[in-house]
Amino acid sequence: MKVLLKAPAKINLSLDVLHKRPDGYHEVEMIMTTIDLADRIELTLLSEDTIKITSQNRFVPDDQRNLAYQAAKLLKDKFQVKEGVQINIEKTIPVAAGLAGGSSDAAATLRGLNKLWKLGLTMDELAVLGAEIGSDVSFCVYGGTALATGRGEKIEHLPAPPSCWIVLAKPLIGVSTADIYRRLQLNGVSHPNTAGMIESIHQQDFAGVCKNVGNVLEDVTLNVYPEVAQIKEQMYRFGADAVLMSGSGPTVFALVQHDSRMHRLYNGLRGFCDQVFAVRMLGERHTLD
Ligand SMILES: C[C@@](CO)(OP(=O)(O)O)[C@H](O)COP(=O)(O)OP(=O)(O)OC[C@H]1O[C@@H](n2ccc(N)nc2=O)[C@H](O)[C@@H]1O
Ligand SMILES: Nc1ncnc2c1ncn2[C@@H]1O[C@H](COP(=O)(O)OP(=O)(O)O)[C@@H](O)[C@H]1O
Repeated sequence: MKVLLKAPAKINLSLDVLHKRPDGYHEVEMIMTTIDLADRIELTLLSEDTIKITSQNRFVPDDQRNLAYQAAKLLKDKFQVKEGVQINIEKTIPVAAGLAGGSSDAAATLRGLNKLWKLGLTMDELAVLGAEIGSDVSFCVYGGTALATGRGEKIEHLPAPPSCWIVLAKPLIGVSTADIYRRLQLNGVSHPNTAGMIESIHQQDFAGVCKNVGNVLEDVTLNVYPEVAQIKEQMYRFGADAVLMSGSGPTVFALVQHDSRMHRLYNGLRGFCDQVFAVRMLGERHTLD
């Protein structure tokens, strides 16, 4: 028996950090949305009691370091599942890119194993379990668009943002989220207007969304990796309506409404950037897998 799932990447339309918590995590306010750039997960039921990971991508760990492995192990231990699973991850989302690829693979694995192992859990229960794997996993269980608070695991659903193209560019570096959070100094940072972003989404106001994009981690990553700032400049030069780094980076995304400008951006960036994609936002929560 097999289950096939789509594990989409996310971008952070805004990312604010309020303070560092006693447990070492940071209290955040993030507007997240899933985009049509996705890994494919194939789950195959095994009669023996093992979890096997395979992937065509050499940067994806094939052992307990893999977040999809951790998702399977969590369900196995919590619900004393005796069957096993082979998890094949066909990777499209760049690794360590600020796009939550590993978290989305873990979330898809939770959704898929819920069916394969007939656990009967609700999406909300899966999202709570996801938080044990990583801060972004709860959001990825649902997908769509949401305000994420706490350390990222408290989810309030939002409508789809106004439609536009997302052009993503990732330089040839990987960024450690823990390292970027460690370097963050909150004194004097300029905070994004989260309420303004939520209002713009409700009003379907594209100009308002563009005006309110902001990420307090951006300057931290830009200081360590100046190539990220160069990509931002190029995106503005090629006519982006708004430009922002996603998560802890290094991927930068541009919002652009007109097809012709999307083509100009995409072609212009391909000249000097490792990975470039032009995709739509998915907007809606996962309904079917
Ligand atoms: C920055 C964001 C924005 O969406 O995404 P990415 O850049 O990773 O995609 C997330 O907050 C990342 O979420 P995720 O990658 O799941 O983080 P976790 O595995 O839970 O944590 C990795 C490390 O980041 C730091 N961390 C993470 C979340 C948080 N709210 N405060 C933190 O300080 C901690 O040092 C933690 O040990
Ligand atoms: N399924 C997975 N896909 C990609 N990376 C994974 C996966 N599981 C664990 N990892 C590890 O997680 C780290 C962060 O990867 P990823 O989730 O792609 O980035 P980000 O946290 O920036 O969104 C990588 O260094 C990688 O080794």
